[in-house]
Amino acid sequence: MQNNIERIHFDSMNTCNMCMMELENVYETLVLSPEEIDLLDMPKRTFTVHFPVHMDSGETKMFIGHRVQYNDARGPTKGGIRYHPELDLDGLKNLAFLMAIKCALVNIPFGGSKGGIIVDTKKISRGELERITRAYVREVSDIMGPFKDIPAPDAYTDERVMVWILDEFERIRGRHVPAIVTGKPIELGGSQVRRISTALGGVYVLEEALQTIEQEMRSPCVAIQGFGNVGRNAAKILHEKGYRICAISDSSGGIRNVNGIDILKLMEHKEQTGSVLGFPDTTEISNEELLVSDCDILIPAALSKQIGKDNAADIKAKIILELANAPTTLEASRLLAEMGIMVIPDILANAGGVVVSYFEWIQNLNQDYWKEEKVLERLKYTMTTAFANTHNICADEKCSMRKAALQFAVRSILHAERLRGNL
Ligand SMILES: NC(=O)C1=CN([C@@H]2O[C@H](COP(=O)(O)OP(=O)(O)OC[C@H]3O[C@@H](n4cnc5c(N)ncnc54)[C@H](O)[C@@H]3O)[C@@H](O)[C@H]2O)C=CC1
Ligand SMILES: O=C(O)CCC(=O)C(=O)O
Repeated sequence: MQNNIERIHFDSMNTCNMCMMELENVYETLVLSPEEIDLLDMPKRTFTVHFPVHMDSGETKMFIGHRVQYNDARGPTKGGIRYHPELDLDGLKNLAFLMAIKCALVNIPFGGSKGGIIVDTKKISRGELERITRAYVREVSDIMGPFKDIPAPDAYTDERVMVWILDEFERIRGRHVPAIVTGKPIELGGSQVRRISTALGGVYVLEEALQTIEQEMRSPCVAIQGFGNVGRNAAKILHEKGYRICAISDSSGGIRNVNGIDILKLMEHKEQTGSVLGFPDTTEISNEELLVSDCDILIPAALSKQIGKDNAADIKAKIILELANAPTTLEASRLLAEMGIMVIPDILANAGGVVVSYFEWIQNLNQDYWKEEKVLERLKYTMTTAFANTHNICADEKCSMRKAALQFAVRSILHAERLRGNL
């Protein structure tokens, strides 16, 4: 696709190639102009910061952090903070783009962003983690704010990290600003349900999807990759609803039992040993084996690019619920569609996290806190409405859910840009 602006310098610098490839799937249906394509192909802002932190050993180490603000036409940018040794700016641009798309799909008034630090949290102490987090906040605080850009948890960050972000930001501003970050503990302005909302939102759309398929599944067998915030809570909710969790994994590997794994006991085991491995009455499998194991529902809930062209053809699940962000490559997505596997895409499946983050932000701004029932009811309504909007487009256009969701969201973002006079 030929774009209409001078790109020679921008090209290698800022274009999001993964986003462009994904958007190409909907260009034809949406009949976009070159200006619209230009606007969508590139993040609005990217920041990279390089900062020193005193380590426990007495040495000073330099760290690199990023924040990408992809699009803010629909509202302040919103997106998680990820800590990972292989974090890269291109991947973050794609994740920030997915946030903008996700917020538009579930119709919450936010744009999309994502950020993080290149660090292996398994190799640093709690004190080092806190100093690294606070130093990052000092570097990016100017571009953050409750009406600018609002961070939240993502892989390898949690409530504790959100509290340090809150505290450091409030020290810099010299006043309380609870709406600066979401995913906080309830005692410090967090929302009811946020801890489990990504998983619960995914379960709501999964159950909507199950009602649309002809084949009835009795006690479906579920394989879940990842046993962190999202994977663990999805396993717990589904287990309590009577699904059989037949396989589950974390970064150390996976376990399998076709008769179902007792998730509450597994949570205790992981707490005590630090891993899912060695859980009684299960056989060990690798993460690769888990993805292609016999199951009805496969839930990637760990990292990106887990399902690619090399393993997609071997997948046996009938439904894939993408709770991780970007767990499937575009090539694999096409292959899975040809195989007739229903993929509930990340932008819909894991949107429950940012939906309850939005509720948390509203509660913080109003200083008025909601009961659990209200959060649950509004989460369910938001997720099932987004599912219905996506499913209606799928039915009309006979396309994948990913393509349908993307179309809906791109239309909404471009409409906001047009209303602002940017197009
Ligand atoms: N926390 C949230 O609210 C949201 C998270 N997500 C996405 O969900 C995914 C998981 O995030 P969290 O659960 O929050 O992170 P987490 O840090 O709590 O857990 C990550 C899990 O992935 C496992 N893992 C890491 N590498 C692995 C590998 N190679 N194979 C198998 N498992 C591996 C870890 O052992 C851990 O169990 C990420 O893709 C994240 O972007 C999406 C929306 C919201
Ligand atoms: O809760 C949020 O604001 C963002 C969560 C997130 O990073 C995601 O949905 O990928």
